[in-house]
Amino acid sequence: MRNKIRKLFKENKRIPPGPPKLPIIGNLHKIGALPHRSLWQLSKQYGPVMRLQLGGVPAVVVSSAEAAKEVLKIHDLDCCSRPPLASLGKLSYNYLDVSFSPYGENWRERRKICVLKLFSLHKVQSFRFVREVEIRSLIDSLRSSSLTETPIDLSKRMFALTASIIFRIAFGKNFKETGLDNDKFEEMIHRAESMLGSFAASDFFPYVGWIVDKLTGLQAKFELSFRELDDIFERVVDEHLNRTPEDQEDIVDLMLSIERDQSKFGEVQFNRDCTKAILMDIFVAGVDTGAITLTWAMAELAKSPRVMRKAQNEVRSYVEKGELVNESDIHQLHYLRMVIKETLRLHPAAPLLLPRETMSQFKLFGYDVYPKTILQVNVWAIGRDPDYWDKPEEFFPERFMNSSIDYRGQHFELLPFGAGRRGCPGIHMAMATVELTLANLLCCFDWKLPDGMKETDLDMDEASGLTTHKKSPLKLVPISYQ
Ligand code: HEM
Repeated sequence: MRNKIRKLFKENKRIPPGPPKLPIIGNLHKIGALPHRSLWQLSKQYGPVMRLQLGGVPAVVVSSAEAAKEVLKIHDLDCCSRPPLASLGKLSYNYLDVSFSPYGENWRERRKICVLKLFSLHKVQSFRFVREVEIRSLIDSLRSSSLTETPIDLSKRMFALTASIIFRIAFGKNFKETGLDNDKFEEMIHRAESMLGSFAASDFFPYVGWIVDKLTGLQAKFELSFRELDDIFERVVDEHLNRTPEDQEDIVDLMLSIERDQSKFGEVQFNRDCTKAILMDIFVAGVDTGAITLTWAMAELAKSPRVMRKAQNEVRSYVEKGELVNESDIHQLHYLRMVIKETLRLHPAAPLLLPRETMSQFKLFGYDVYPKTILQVNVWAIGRDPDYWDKPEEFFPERFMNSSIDYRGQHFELLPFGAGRRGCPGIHMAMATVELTLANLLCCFDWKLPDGMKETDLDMDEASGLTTHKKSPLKLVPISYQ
């Protein structure tokens, strides 16, 4: 390795700065339970473009808006592949999905299907009734709980809501109709997520790592997690094969019609495994991320009664007492949308986005980056960078007043959905649910902390994993406002 570095210097190459490495493991020991936080600390010492060595694999971590713009806009094509990690391969039916597939013709065609057919603005609007029905059912159930003034576990309720909405959009039926139990399904999704966030030796130690993964039982865990979700998809797809044309068209119907009508998708094959792989994307990428965002928003509001009151006053000024907010009201709710932006700034559900892999050599801030380097963009750190954000740790939605900064991938200081070719294609679907749910939670209830608890007692710790869950469940008491 030393010879290689000497050779690079001789050839006048500049590699990004980074911490000293240990033999074999490189810098793996520097990555703690909350990688976005440990990488943030390291970036303070080594800068916004930092090199790490993860076992046998080189990595670059980007931690400023300017550097993120370079990789996600200027060099987007150089860095828009995904690394072939063991967990990603397993969950994606060997890279037949969109999220984890390497860049190429197959990925491009499948992404086109998602953007144009499955998650387009038009499609999202066509599922408006699903969101309205599921949110109404949540509000009704919270109204019953409010009679006894007992604290409810909002983290769990938000997961159940986003899962029900995605179930009905994808499968045409909700949890209960599918015969699944909310808690069990939540465990399945969390197992799949922790699989994605887990350290597989085969990813970082070529040739020998797979032996370690077999011995530690990791391979078997991956298999189990994949099987339990695959069983659900298999069953639902089979049921859809016998549906009548009168049934409301859902995402599985759409994908089955794409399977049947291959000619519309050129040379690229779209088969049953592609359908199930995209379902995996929808469930792994689409359920928890929305629930996480809603839980953090409610936690921040519970901690900040001034902001809670202001957001409630706004929502209630547009809606008759006792009524629900509907989607056509949302565009008027400017403060509510600022609250959501502020939540996404401080608590992006995927703090390091999804890992990317470089495909060619390019210069980044004057440093040379080589092909097959893992690239992580620390959007969590960028959201707290004092160079862009005044008092960054403070939850202060007013910072977005008279500001054009938005989260759709054009402003690199706020990137909760990523940007560029690999940016989140589910953004319309996600925001439709988050906005309508939050508006109704604020419209229909006042929220109290459980007895004896003060705002300062609310802990805001994050659990470890690929996504930033709130570590302890958020428990609040709903008081009905009607
Ligand atoms: C608040 C909710 C959500 C957040 C914060 C979120 C965030 C993200 C992020 C950060 C990425 C990676 C972007 C990158 O690597 O640059 C991503 C990718 C993706 N998301 Fe979302 N997402 C959300 C909801 C959804 C929903 C509801 C769906 C679909 C139903 C979805 C589908 C996807 C897919 C398929 C990808 C992979 C794109 C690709 O690699 O080409 N997401 N999302």
